[in-house]
Amino acid sequence: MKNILAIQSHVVYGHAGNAAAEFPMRRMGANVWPLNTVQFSNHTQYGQWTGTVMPAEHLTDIVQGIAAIDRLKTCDAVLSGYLGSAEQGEKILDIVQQVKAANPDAWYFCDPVMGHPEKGCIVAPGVAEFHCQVSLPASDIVAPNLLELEMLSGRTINDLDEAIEASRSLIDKGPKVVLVKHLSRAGLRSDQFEMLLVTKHEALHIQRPLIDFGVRQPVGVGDLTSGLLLVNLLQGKSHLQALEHITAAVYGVMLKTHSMGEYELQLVAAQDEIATPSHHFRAISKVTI
Ligand SMILES: Nc1ncnc2c1ncn2[C@@H]1O[C@H](COP(=O)(O)OP(=O)(O)O)[C@@H](O)[C@H]1O
Ligand SMILES: Cc1ncc(COP(=O)(O)O)c(C=O)c1O
Ligand SMILES: [Mg+2]
Repeated sequence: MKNILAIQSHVVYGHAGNAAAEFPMRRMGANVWPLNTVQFSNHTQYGQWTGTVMPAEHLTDIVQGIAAIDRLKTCDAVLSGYLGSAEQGEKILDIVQQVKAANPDAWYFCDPVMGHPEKGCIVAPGVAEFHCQVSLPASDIVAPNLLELEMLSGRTINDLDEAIEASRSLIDKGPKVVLVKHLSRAGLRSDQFEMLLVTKHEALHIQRPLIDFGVRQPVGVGDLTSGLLLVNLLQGKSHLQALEHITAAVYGVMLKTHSMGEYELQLVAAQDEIATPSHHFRAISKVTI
């Protein structure tokens, strides 16, 4: 059984951050240690919320407690996502070092969640800079969306080739695997949801149909996708198998959410789709060097 220290947001109502990833990762058979960077009433794309950003020291304090009972050595991966402040980022990097000292085989999976003004995703000042300068070189796996890939690489990306090149420029700085979560305008087709999984020597492309949610697209999809990729890879799946599984699983969740007429992801209702998806999509190798 793999153990994942998952450091990201928690929302009490609905699904984003740990509230989007924790149950699906457990449903896949992983142990999750949720450590919340914020506790908000709901995700920020409602435009209003209540709650608290945890003091950065809170993260260190909790991990100290786990170290004190000598369990840190059993941690197989640190996953980080939505941060409440840039100061939290610095503490997470200390935690990653501490976990790797206790278990040299542990991975750091960074979902570099940045603000997205158009979508209404609000993230604290300094977080985007933190990811560009600090978390990227420290990560083993990074899972940006298109905007985040542009920020991390300092490039404008218009098509698949440019997305692969930008991903490789990240790989030159540290991570071994880059998952581009939604190619959107840089993809091949406007009616498809497309992802890329890039390593130094491979580039896998996959697509699934976009579902029409109108203007209110569900939030937490990226957090769900990242969590599922991490579990697949920890469980020893190949990059191709992992990419195909997460594509089908997330599609199943989106279809269920749409058919129930809901805005929040219907993770409990769609749990069997997460474990054993009923659709299948094939990943295609784009470049092999
Ligand atoms: N099959 C689908 N049909 C319609 N929208 C989708 C589908 N899958 C994902 N989405 C939407 O695509 C977006 C994915 O966002 P993206 O920017 O790639 O990552 P993140 O969720 O990390 O911000 C979300 O708004 C999500 O609701
Ligand atoms: C509190 C919180 N956590 C996480 C996210 C990230 O969600 P996504 O998976 O859509 O990137 C958001 C997006 O608005 C958010 O408000
Ligand atoms: Mg995201």
